[in-house]
Amino acid sequence: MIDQNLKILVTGAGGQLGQEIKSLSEVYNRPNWSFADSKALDITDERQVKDYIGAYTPEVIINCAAYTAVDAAESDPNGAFAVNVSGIQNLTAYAGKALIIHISTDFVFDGNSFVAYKETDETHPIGAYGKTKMEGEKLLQHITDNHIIIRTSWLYGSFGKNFMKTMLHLADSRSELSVVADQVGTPTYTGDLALAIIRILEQDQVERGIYHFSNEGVASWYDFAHAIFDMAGKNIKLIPIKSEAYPTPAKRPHFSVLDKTKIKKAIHMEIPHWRDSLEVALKKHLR
Ligand SMILES: NC(=O)C1=CN([C@@H]2O[C@H](COP(=O)(O)OP(=O)(O)OC[C@H]3O[C@@H](n4cnc5c(N)ncnc54)[C@H](OP(=O)(O)O)[C@@H]3O)[C@@H](O)[C@H]2O)C=CC1
Ligand SMILES: Cc1cn([C@H]2C[C@H](O)[C@@H](COP(=O)(O)OP(=O)(O)O[C@H]3O[C@@H](C)C(=O)[C@@H](O)[C@H]3O)O2)c(=O)[nH]c1=O
Repeated sequence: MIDQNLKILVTGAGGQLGQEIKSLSEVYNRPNWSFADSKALDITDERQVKDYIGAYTPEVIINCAAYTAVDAAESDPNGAFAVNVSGIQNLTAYAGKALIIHISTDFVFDGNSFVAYKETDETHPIGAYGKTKMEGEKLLQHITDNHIIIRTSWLYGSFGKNFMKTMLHLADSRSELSVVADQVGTPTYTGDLALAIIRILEQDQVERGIYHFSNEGVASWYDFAHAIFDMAGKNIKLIPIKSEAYPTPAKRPHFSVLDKTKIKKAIHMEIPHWRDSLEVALKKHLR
């Protein structure tokens, strides 16, 4: 059980993870949460951060606010820096003794590994988004010990924009689709990540530091798309391609599977395989 009196602020509450946490908090009947979308709280605006945190005085801040447009970040690195780095500076400046649970990404790695990345592995992002996310992590680690950084990957669910929803949308207008098969990682259902965050809050004292969380298993984007179409009953010709055949402004890591051993031990959670979670997510989304 989470202490009912614990005051929890969720930033970026209008995004896919923020909305998922909100919907889960309603199921769990948690009254003492404050959900701030970017209109209610712009984390790049120091004054707003000071006033909001000053008025609410949270004991936990779950930072779901981020600049997540991977391609746009290449031509707008300052925009990405403002949210993903300066935003953290602002939050930590007024957080006081609050625990900061910050969400980060598999894109802090370069993808040259052949084995699942551990929390202690060296970061070396290959794009502007990943670079700002890495800088945000480092800043947070430098400023306060009272943090939990959760690196996750390939988030999807019913809320906001994501690959699953893009594929379902494209299936309505296209008879065939090419999807990259040489970028390998693990899709993560926002419902599972939100639950893991609730588990962290329920434990008395989860050790501070970095944790990796994704669903279990390994997939390419092609595999993921294939499973989406299979499970959703969409009849579309899917063609596996190399990354070079789908040029994008940002380079993506070829391998970004995360090792989840540490978080599974810390919160005693069995993590579902990505295929099982995709089935759950699609059932919920398409009902
Ligand atoms: N999406 C993914 O595949 C993955 C995401 N992550 C990380 O998980 C976290 C959550 O991501 P996700 O929910 O998918 O992202 P979304 O893009 O769905 O949500 C991010 C939210 O942050 C808000 N935001 C942007 N700028 C600001 C700002 N200046 N102040 C306050 N809020 C702001 C956005 O609001 P608005 O739309 O109004 O600008 C949006 O609602 C992020 O840290 C992301 O880096 C990690 C791995 C994979
Ligand atoms: C739409 C589409 C994408 N793709 C490719 C492009 C890309 O390599 C891959 C995924 O595309 P997307 O642009 O949806 O996803 P992308 O923005 O790369 O997703 C990333 O977002 C950030 C925020 C993260 O932190 C990462 O973990 C990861 O989830 O699929 C195709 O091959 N065919 C298609 O039709």
